[in-house]
Amino acid sequence: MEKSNNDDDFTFCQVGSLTDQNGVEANNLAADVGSIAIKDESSSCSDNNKDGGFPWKDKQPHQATVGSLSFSVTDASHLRSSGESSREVAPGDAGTPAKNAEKPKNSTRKPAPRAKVPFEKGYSQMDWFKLTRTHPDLAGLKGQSNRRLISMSEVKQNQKDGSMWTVLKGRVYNISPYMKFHPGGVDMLMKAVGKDSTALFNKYHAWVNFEFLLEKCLVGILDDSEGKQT
Ligand code: HEM
Repeated sequence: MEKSNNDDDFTFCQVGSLTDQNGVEANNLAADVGSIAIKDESSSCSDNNKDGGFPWKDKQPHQATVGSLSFSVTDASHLRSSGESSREVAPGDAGTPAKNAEKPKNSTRKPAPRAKVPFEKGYSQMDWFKLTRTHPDLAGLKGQSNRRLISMSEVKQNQKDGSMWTVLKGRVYNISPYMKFHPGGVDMLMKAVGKDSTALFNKYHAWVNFEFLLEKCLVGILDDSEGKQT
């Protein structure tokens, strides 16, 4: 830009010269794509799709036999701008974009339908983390230590209002403040109240890091001596 002698024309000259430098490559590319276009048509009468959706790879020689290159180049430019329609011939991949060319297997590994509940405004996971940072006593400890031992019968007594306790892997949490933030919905989380919900929790999402999510809701440690003695 700084050495422009021809004012605005300079930009166009540069672009032109760059294209010239890469001219050979560009032509090759165009020819390649052109060959795809030709092969897409010809592949319908041959069995050259064996290499998994890239039938043109072993088809280079056909380029010469199919017809004049100039036609193929013209076709290629149209194909490219119409969204890689050459992929449409890939076996088992009709109409899907290039990145999905090897995806047919995935259809068998579809995850189970999820029952995620759309969160109310102000109850996203982000909002939850904000709350955990700003609220002084989410667990409702009122000065008590969250290391104290809690019996199962005490857990059962806390099932209402701001005090809904559950046990997860030997820890007692007050999940009341998390209720509306739970991505699985309030109803699901209510099933955990007043009991040891470890199994239920693992059934739905063993990967969820509850220790981190509920860190500020920790009420205490389950005193399991109660169960062991009987
Ligand atoms: C008690 C502590 C719990 C915490 C901290 C918790 C946390 C979460 C989180 C973070 C998700 C989103 C998971 C994801 O996007 O991958 C989720 C989803 C879900 N949760 Fe929970 N959950 C708890 C308990 C439960 C319980 C007891 C149930 C069932 C009774 C349950 C049922 C579900 C369901 C059905 C979903 C939506 C489906 C899914 O995302 O796969 N959750 N929960």
